[in-house]
Amino acid sequence: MGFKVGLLGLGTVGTGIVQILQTPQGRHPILQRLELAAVGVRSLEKPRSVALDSGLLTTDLAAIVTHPEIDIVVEVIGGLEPARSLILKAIEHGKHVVTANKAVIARYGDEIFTAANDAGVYVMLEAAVAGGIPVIQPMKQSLGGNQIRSVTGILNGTTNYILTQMQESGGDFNAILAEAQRLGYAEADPTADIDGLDAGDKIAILASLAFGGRIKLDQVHREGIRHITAADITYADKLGFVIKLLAIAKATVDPSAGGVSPMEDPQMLDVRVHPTLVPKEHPLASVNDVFNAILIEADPLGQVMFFGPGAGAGPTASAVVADVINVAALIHAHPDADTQGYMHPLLACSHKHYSEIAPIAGIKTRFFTRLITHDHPGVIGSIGTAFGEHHVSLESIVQTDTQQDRAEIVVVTHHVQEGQFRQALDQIDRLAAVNCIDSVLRVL
Ligand SMILES: NC(=O)C1=CN([C@@H]2O[C@H](COP(=O)(O)OP(=O)(O)OC[C@H]3O[C@@H](n4cnc5c(N)ncnc54)[C@H](OP(=O)(O)O)[C@@H]3O)[C@@H](O)[C@H]2O)C=CC1
Ligand SMILES: N[C@@H](CC=O)C(=O)O
Ligand code: NA
Repeated sequence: MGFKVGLLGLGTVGTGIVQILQTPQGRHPILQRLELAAVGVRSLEKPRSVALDSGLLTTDLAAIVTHPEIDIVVEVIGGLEPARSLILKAIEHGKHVVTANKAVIARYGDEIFTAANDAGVYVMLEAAVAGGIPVIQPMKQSLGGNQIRSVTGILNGTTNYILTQMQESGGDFNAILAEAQRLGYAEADPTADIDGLDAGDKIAILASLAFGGRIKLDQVHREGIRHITAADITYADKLGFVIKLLAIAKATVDPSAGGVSPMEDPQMLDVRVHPTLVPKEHPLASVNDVFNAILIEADPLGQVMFFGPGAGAGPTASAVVADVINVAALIHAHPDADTQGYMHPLLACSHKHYSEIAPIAGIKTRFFTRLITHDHPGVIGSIGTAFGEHHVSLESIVQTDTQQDRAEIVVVTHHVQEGQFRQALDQIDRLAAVNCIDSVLRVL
């Protein structure tokens, strides 16, 4: 039995996929039974780095997703439209879909998975989160016996590269971003990466898998790295931290406050993306450059970390092709599944409700803040009092630098409620002795 694949997109990832399909030797034997039936692109004139049989390339992508002989549609064109419409049309025509498109899944997952379940087809997305790192399938298949406590990831290679370079060379954000663009790591419009949107899409997908409810993306707090300065990196370093853009998803639990346990109330989640001070001895602290990593805490497993290349032609294609192999194996094992309504329970998406996301003001975390003040007696005391009035417990408060009448004060808190911390900062900002709050960062 052979399987016909329709490929939408022949850019970075699409080219990597074709390269694997054209060299099946030494890979899984099912690959030899895959036939690339059509490749959809925007321009037929563009030079390609892979040789394709004549007639395979087309600009008519609708014809691919409705082609009666195609079994599996691979979507690697990216963006929201026409990707969303093409995926839905493929599903409507009974095709299984493999996609690397986190933006479309994070926004339209509900619509897409509902349509797929109704049509009895699979939508697979291993490449959409952390590129080549296997994390979606392990979460679907290997961690099912666990209660997931938290998922903490470095999910964006571009920002991890920039932060690593800032750490290693002491350079400023804008200069290193320009270098990342020159090297081809950052896109010409790096907004989605730099502002935490790409990592937000990815953690929404992981949170959905970990906690079993769909996620409303607009409820996910997303903060990027534009405001990180060389001074922040230096202070973090002195205090024993590195700064990483972390994507975090966890069940909110506060048994001490009489809250129900996460498993009794699995829908209330804490899902967010922001730059974070990570202790140097933490496993995520040494994940550098364009690499990604995901640390999962689960009961009874404990901690497990997935590490590797989160982007790039080969790694991303590796994840896409693995999904294609999984789907082909399922079609092979259950050739009449579509007529019998059979869906593999570990590969189909079963949840339908939305999880509730805690507002950022309600989350509990540690904070680092750096204040510029007048060098007057009693300044540290009045800052400490303001924090105390808002129940913000301090781990340390130190004056780190003094020049003439100017003092720099660095504060690290214990775990505190974000809303109370912000109220304390507002009060501190109004103190006559405080010139400005130079930096506020969360601490892992
Ligand atoms: N690059 C990476 O490392 C990773 C990418 N991804 C995801 O994979 C997907 C693809 O990314 P990537 O390969 O980098 O993207 P590219 O921009 O390199 O390639 C996009 C491809 O899609 C085609 N295309 C785009 N829009 C249309 C359209 N409207 N009609 C027809 N063809 C179209 C382009 O055609 P043409 O060639 O003619 O211009 C091109 O071949 C995205 O969703 C991305 O987020 C995920 C993980 C990592
Ligand atoms: N732009 C992303 C790659 C694709 O997911 C990144 O920088 O990690
Ligand atoms: Na992956």
